[in-house]
Amino acid sequence: MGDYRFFHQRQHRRLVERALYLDREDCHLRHLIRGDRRMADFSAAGGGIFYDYSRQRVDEATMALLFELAEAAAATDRFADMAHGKKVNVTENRAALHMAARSFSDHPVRVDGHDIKPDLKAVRNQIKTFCDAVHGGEITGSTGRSFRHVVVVGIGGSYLGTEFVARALEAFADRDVSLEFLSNVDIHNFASIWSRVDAERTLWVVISKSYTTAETMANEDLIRRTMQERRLDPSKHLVTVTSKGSPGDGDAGRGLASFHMFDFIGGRYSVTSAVGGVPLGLYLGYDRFERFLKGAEAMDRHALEAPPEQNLPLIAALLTVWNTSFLGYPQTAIIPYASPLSRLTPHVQQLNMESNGKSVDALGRPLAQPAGTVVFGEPGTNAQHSFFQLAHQGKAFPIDFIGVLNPQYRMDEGAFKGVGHQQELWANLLAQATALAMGQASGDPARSFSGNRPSSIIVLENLDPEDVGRLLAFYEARTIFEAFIWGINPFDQFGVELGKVTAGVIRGEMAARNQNPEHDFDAVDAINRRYLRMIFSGRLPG
Ligand SMILES: O=P(O)(O)OC[C@H]1O[C@](O)(CO)[C@@H](O)[C@@H]1O
Repeated sequence: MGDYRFFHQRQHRRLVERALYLDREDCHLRHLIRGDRRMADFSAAGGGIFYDYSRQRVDEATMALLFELAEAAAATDRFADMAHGKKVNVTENRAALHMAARSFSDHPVRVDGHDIKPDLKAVRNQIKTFCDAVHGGEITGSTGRSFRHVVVVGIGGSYLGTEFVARALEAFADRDVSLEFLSNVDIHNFASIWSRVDAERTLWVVISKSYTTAETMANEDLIRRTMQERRLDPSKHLVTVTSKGSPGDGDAGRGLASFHMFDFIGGRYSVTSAVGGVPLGLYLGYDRFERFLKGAEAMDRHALEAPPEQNLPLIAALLTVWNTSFLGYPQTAIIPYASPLSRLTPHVQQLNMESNGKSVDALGRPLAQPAGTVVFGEPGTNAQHSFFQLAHQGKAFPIDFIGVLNPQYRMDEGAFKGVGHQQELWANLLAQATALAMGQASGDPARSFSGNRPSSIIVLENLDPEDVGRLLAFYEARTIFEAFIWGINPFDQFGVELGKVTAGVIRGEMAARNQNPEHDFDAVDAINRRYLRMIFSGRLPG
């Protein structure tokens, strides 16, 4: 195992000095971005994406130091180790092979001596056969009617990535199948979906790597009971996507089929496995799912092969580390100027925050400061009319703007104020990045803008299945590079366990009260006891 020290001392010290230097007035972005070469020198293209970081608070010397930091952390070596099946998830002794799920090469990838590529290919073939049979009407519900609604039942990594891709590619959904997401245990979530679907024509895709997640299990149970009440056989309306040997594995009476996910693919990295494959194949058609995989594969190749100075996810990761750990911005926003990308931010929120929200390095040693950044965002221009006041005049935060050159829909947009809708959208994107960087002085303090607020622009040529795959893989690789530079393990998530255990104690108290009306919640503290009394009485105190 390599040396996972947080920040290699020499680079760390020099980057701290550089951050102080860049705080000077003559290093304000309005000065840094002057000059014709700024964009050419601070941008790169690769894997089908253009990445412009000319409005980040960096100069050449800073970038050189950041590349040295990446080298000292052996970030690209670790990335290659990961791709080759090394057990980079050191706390769980697992490989992290989401990239193998979308690799179409015959190159073997071995885990404990076993080539996993044929296993992944077999699952892809199983998904294709199943989707074709559903679309062709050979597989139907219990009354013989074809499926028209697919509902994903899953939470966290078993849902968010698929939702992002499905919403991004809604324009391609021509299989006469609707796609819904039942993630929360909140009864409103189930009831509203139930009111929209025709139960007889609904296929529930229950996705859970562990098949023990409380929310998903509660929803699965409710689906079975509600379907039975409608005299529909749940096993003819349900498939599972789960680990081999989990409680949900096997089609023995549980459902129409089981598709395997593997322990070398973590939930938040699993969209390109059966987790995304089954619902997206049903919703968009399997061929489009495969096009999406090929886009992701192209970005993987770029992340693996491009030299550091041209490597988009590595550069983006270095900028995250710079902004977070040296310039001190605790948040970052993702603002796509394309509403089909509206669910990208929630996906990246889990991908990045569940991966990199850590306080110890990969060997368990405390970090000098916690890693990770708070990710949030909304599509533009909506975001401008929501929280951009704070972006311009309140606490500054770095932003990823995302622009698309050719929208999914071509319509006669007319020319309001001389421009079409897509041009208007771009005018706003460029204006925001410019105004945030430049700022504007005014005699009136309430009307003055300090500027010097960093942003990047990610440009996609189109918004087709390949582009969505590229974008997904870009954010995955970026997240992993960030972790390798910080020296942390991005593949475990022990931080979510304490809340689950505590919920178990409170759930136990509720169940005891349901059994015995005299039970008075003795196992919990005084604050939670008051809440439990309130919940059971349905009344506010006092
Ligand atoms: O697929 P499962 O086992 O239901 O887990 C769902 C999600 O819950 C988490 O463990 C965190 O709560 C995620 O990492 C995971 O994606």
